[in-house]
Amino acid sequence: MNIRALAAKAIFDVLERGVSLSVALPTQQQFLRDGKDKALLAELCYGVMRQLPQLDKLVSGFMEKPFKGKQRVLHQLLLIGAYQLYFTRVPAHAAISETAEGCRALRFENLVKVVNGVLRNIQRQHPALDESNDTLKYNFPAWIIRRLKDAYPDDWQAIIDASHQRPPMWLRNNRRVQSRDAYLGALAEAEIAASAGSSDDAIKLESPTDVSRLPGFADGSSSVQDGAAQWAATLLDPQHGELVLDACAAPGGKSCHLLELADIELVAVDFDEKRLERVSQNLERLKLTAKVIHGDAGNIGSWWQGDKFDRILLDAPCSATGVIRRHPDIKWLRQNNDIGELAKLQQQILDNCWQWLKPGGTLLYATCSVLPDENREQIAAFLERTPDATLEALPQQADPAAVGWQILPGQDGMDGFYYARLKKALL
Ligand SMILES: C[S@@+](CC[C@H](N)C(=O)[O-])C[C@H]1O[C@@H](n2cnc3c(N)ncnc32)[C@H](O)[C@@H]1O
Repeated sequence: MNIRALAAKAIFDVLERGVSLSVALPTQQQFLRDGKDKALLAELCYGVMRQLPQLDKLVSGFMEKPFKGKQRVLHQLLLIGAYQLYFTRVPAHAAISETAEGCRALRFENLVKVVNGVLRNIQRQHPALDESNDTLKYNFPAWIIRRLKDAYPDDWQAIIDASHQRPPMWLRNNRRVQSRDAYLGALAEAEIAASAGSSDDAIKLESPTDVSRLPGFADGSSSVQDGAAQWAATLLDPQHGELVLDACAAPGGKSCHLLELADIELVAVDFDEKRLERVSQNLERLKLTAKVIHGDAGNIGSWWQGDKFDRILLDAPCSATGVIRRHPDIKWLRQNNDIGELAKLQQQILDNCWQWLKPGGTLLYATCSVLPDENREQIAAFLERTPDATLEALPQQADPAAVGWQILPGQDGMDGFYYARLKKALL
């Protein structure tokens, strides 16, 4: 199996078919056995997604006419070739010959010479990468740059910079199995360098590692979850015996954390049946139980006839602009128009969840977005139209008067996230 050809197919699926990289990459990785080969495949795909505008411009400048139709995958192959020449330590001759071989593996034998020739020319001339506009300079779509500039006049460049960094790997200690200190000790014994994060169960690894190396992972001693995402369960603060709804639960990271924190009755709902399977798998590995339901959180009455909930976690569908460092394909899959649509969907789900919250209950609204439309403006509008809702300031907020807690990507090593804790009046 030619790794460059597999990478070209994965990138083709993302850019031409709108498939997310978290689906397209494993689809191609399954053809590889060796861990190192899998890692190289991932590096090539992630790298191209990070640097796409500049690589696109570079490659297009060396083509007489662009590849079209079925041959389009060769354009993606050239992006991979150019990425290796500019951003990796792969020796140039190996990068070129392996990529040209990829052309053969993709069954375009008649175009091997073209691919080879374009890459040789790029290597020979090695022009500086174009930075003549913001999209090229920052390798970000213009519409996200515009929105970031509006929302963060002082920080937008730092947010973009953080979104290009390779994120650390975070673990959530399962406090039902051992204390965090005990798990840090077990990690040290396994020679895995790690340190405690700011929330109670969080552990940050010095460098990412395969989960098979983590002590007791298969038996549920820990889970992989970003430090920012781990604040969700802590901030919702479930209490023993309560009825709790996780309204957008899949793949279940936060559901499991809620169940690790307290003996609650948890209803875990998601609209996506396929993703719900992951909730059940995660519950099983951690030996936890919840009612897992396939349903619409915007219409809870259609699948729930039980009591109202003591607490609700609404980890809403969002633009995911806070996690671009983990999912760089988001930059090319999302469109500007999606933001308004997402904000409407979030509003609908939030209003419906509120109806199902007991008086005196708590709802935690969360997104992995950095855009105000989905975060502080969404919550400010909700508070305007909902007289029985009050916003609780969170101790973690730098500005106690801010509407919610916005974590920016890279802050304390965490993903970009947003939290707003809302309390329902007693009567
Ligand atoms: C941010 S993800 C949730 C991540 C999850 N809470 C976790 O920690 O693993 C958002 C989820 O919302 C789900 N979703 C979108 N629209 C929905 C709806 N109307 N009702 C229920 N779930 C929905 C998506 O399928 C997706 O799984």
